[in-house]
Amino acid sequence: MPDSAFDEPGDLRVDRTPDKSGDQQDNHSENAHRRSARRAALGVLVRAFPGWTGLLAALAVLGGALPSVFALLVGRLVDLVPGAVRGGFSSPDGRRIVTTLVLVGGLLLAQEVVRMVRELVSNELYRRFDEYLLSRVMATILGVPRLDLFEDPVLAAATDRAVRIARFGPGELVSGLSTRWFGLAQGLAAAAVAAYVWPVAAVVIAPLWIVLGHQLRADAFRANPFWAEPLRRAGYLKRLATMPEWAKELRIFGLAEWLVDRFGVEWRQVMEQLWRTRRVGYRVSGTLFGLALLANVAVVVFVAHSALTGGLAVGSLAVLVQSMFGMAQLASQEGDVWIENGAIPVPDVLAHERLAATRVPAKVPTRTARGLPAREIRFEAVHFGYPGRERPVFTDLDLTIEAGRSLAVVGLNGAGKTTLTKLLTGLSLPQAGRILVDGVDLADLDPVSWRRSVAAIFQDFVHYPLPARDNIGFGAVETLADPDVAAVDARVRAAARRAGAEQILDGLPGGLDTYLSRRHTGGVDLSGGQWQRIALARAMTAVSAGARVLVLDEPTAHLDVRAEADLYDRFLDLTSGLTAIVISHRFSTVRRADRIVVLDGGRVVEDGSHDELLTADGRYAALFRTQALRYTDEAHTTAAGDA
Ligand SMILES: Nc1ncnc2c1ncn2[C@@H]1O[C@H](COP(=O)(O)OP(=O)(O)OP(=O)(O)O)[C@@H](O)[C@H]1O
Repeated sequence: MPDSAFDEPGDLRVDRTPDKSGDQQDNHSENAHRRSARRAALGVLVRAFPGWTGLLAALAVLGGALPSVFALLVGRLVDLVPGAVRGGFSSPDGRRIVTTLVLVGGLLLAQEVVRMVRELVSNELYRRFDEYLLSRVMATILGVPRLDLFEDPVLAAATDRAVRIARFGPGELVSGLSTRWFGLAQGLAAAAVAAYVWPVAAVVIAPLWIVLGHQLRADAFRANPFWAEPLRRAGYLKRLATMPEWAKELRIFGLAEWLVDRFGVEWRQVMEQLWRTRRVGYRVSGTLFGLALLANVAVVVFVAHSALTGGLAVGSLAVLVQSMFGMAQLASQEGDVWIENGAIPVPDVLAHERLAATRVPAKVPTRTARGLPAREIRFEAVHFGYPGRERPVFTDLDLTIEAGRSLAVVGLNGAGKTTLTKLLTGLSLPQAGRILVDGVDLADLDPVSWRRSVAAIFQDFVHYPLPARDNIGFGAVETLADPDVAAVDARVRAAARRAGAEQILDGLPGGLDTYLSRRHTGGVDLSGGQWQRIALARAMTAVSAGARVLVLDEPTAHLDVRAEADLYDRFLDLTSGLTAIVISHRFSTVRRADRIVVLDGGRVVEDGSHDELLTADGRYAALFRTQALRYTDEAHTTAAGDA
């Protein structure tokens, strides 16, 4: 089990309990929240796995009851010993002792068997529940066809909270319940046995342990350092020191010592805060514990006196003393942390599902996009803004993209170029206006079929830490399932050739099976430019599989001058017969396009070919000249340096 308190900083509990000053009202609502989370989690568990949960509960109850049966048998043995000593094993008491010893042996065996089976069932249910709930979260996220769950701030926060369930694994709930049910059954069975021998003992002691258990649980949650701000900071520092992303900069700037010192400071604050809070609750718990101890001592003295004066059989004394140990289980905290870890995120998962359901269209359009666009894609008075952002990106965007030709989109940072591609690919929906594909509203086309018609490589394309074959084949994932492996590889290589990535593949030690990540044995890391070609090859796979629209968002951003020139040379080949939309800040890429539009202020402000726009001497021409001048300057400087 992970060290729950310190394993993952910035835990979900932080969001819910922003200011925990030990205030009573806060504690009440926090406890109520935890109770309802536990109920919700148990509800989900029982509904999903009624049989397994029932079996686990039965085994816990059985396992918890057996020690009390053992106590009764020991009591019986104690009572029989004097008679057996007097009359020998052949006497009635002697025979009873033998029978009882056989029962004790059988019981010990049964106890071990029940323990092992309970562990097996608990482990199995742990894994099943883990898989069940994590799959549910994944299905919810992947079930929303657009990007709402990541772009709408309210939904994004709910998504963040829901995915945190993966940190501890919801299966911990099962381990916790198994332990807790076992302890509870053990305590209650012991109380029942104590009540059978001397009811007063059970009535006095059992409630005290129950109240103490309740109090200790409340203390533990009050003193839970999850909410402590210093813990979040310490956790961040820990990640900073240990994750590869930051390794370079930390070393370059010599931040190691600072990091260790800072971590120590934050950690000490966490511990101080923890103990300050703990001291408050532990006074009450300490008093209750003292009372419980006193009650136990009083009962022992009383029953011992009764046994010595003949008022109570010695065997009953033995049973009672054992059951007093058993009753202490009623205050046990074992399993609580696991229950919390597993249960607390469950309401977040359920809330996320409810929110996500509002973003799943009730009726998915079924009209196929196959063969589209043959004529054009037309943006008609499109209005689009991101949720939570005051200013819309597009207010009244009109743009017609001719099918089978290439269009470059130019504009300053934040002009809306990437947003345009998200609208075009159907990942975002316009809030007003329409996008028509050969006259058909994009909203009326089957989204899956439309996405098959579009091959897009975004600026932040994915570096899959998977074999090269997958990285390229994902452009048409269904083709990877082809049993003819040679044909799959031939397709992958053809796509790579088209994207200029063939040499990269040739250099891979394990061919197409090579993992593109050093974290795998035999894997390799690629440079930014090499990754970009692999991503381009992925798009080419989609094109070979029938995509008719190619969207390239900054395809040359990571390429060196030679690679950029190479792409420039093959641009016509790459885009031939396709409706290509290219976004780039590099004019060497842009000028190759049949047509160029300049975006500004949410609209198209210039539109034409490279030459036309230069002649028009507007914004495009100014941007082009600025860049050209820089290159010329660089060329001069280099030439001068060479000389
Ligand atoms: N997920 C998002 N949530 C909120 N606002 C966003 C989001 N993505 C982009 N924006 C905002 O929308 C505007 C347009 O962004 P977009 O990424 O489309 O611009 P861009 O022209 O592609 O910029 P760049 O040249 O820097 O890539 C910007 O103001 C940006 O801050």
